[in-house]
Amino acid sequence: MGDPGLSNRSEARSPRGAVEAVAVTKRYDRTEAVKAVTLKIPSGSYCCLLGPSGCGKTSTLRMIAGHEAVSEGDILIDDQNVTDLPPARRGTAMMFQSYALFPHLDCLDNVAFSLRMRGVARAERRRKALDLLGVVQMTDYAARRPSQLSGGQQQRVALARALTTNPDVLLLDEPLSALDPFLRTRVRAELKRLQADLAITFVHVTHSQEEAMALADQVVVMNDGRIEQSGSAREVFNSPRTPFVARFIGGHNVLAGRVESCSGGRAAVAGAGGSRLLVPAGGLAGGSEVFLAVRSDRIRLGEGEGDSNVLEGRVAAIEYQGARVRVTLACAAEELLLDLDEAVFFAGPLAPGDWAKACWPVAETRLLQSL
Ligand SMILES: Nc1ncnc2c1ncn2[C@@H]1O[C@H](COP(=O)(O)OP(=O)(O)OP(=O)(O)O)[C@@H](O)[C@H]1O
Repeated sequence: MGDPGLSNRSEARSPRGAVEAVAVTKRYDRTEAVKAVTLKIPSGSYCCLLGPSGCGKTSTLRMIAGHEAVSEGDILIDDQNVTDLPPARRGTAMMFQSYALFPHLDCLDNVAFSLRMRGVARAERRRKALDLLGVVQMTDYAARRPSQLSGGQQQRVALARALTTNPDVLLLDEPLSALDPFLRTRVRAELKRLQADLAITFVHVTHSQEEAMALADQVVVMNDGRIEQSGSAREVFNSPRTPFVARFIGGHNVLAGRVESCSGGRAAVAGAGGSRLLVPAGGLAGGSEVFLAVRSDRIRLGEGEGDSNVLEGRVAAIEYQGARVRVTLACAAEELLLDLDEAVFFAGPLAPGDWAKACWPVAETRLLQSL
């Protein structure tokens, strides 16, 4: 892909677009939408703000952009405090969910529009707009209007337009939500490639854990205005810190229980239905309430050998998912999800109503923190 070639900002600075939020709070009247969030996003990285509706993702993004005032705290970009700067002076650009393209302008003029607003001469802005359409591989569509484009193509034009200011940080609010699932996967790969090619920071808001895991160098999981966990996709998936993160990221069972005893670096935990599970953990007080997590793809059918946890239950549901089969086992006090390799499942298939035992290594059991 080409270079946007726009040099209204200093090009000597490298790397570009490190974002930092320091104890940032956002209040709307009585709603505290963002609660003292502190976050560092390295320059040139792809960051996804992930969380359920209303958790404060968009408010955080808009405060970074300068479209929303910060109630408390500071926003820094490349170590410069931009908290009180207007959006146009932060080196950021924002791409909206609806793309907000002008229906009466063709692609070229849509991209050139903000250059016109900034007084760039006609020939120059057409050249730059064409450059940017090249970056998103839309040169052939320059003369078409938005209504003559597919959703994915409109999205690319909106991207080109967001890049006209040569931003250090591109802020994307649910950029894929208007696309059908097939196109979403394709366009998401294009976004990732574009980010790597431009070597600027992308901050992308999504409520899809799949999208965040596919794209992000850094996944920031938000819940109720706070960051519950921030790390690489693999870290967050393999080592969820809290029950919320384990449930939201998917692919985990979260089991509640009470510590019976704790010695030799492991604790015995009693579940409400009489189950007894072991977890590698030290220093837990007897009687304390804890949450455990186990990945659904680490559970097998059967008694287990050696150092295993075992739960028994009745098969409540079976879902064929292609490479895997998801079995829901209704145990005494909890439901357990098992993601079984499809060949393994069909070697001895179960039916709803069957009794089955499920087991997993003690070492695969994680102690979660309660916030
Ligand atoms: N302009 C506003 N005035 C009052 N309350 C607001 C305003 N904008 C957002 N809120 C509230 O702040 C909280 C966080 O909203 P925000 O849009 O940041 O969440 P979100 O995680 O992006 O949600 P979604 O995924 O639904 O967009 C919500 O409770 C919301 O109702």
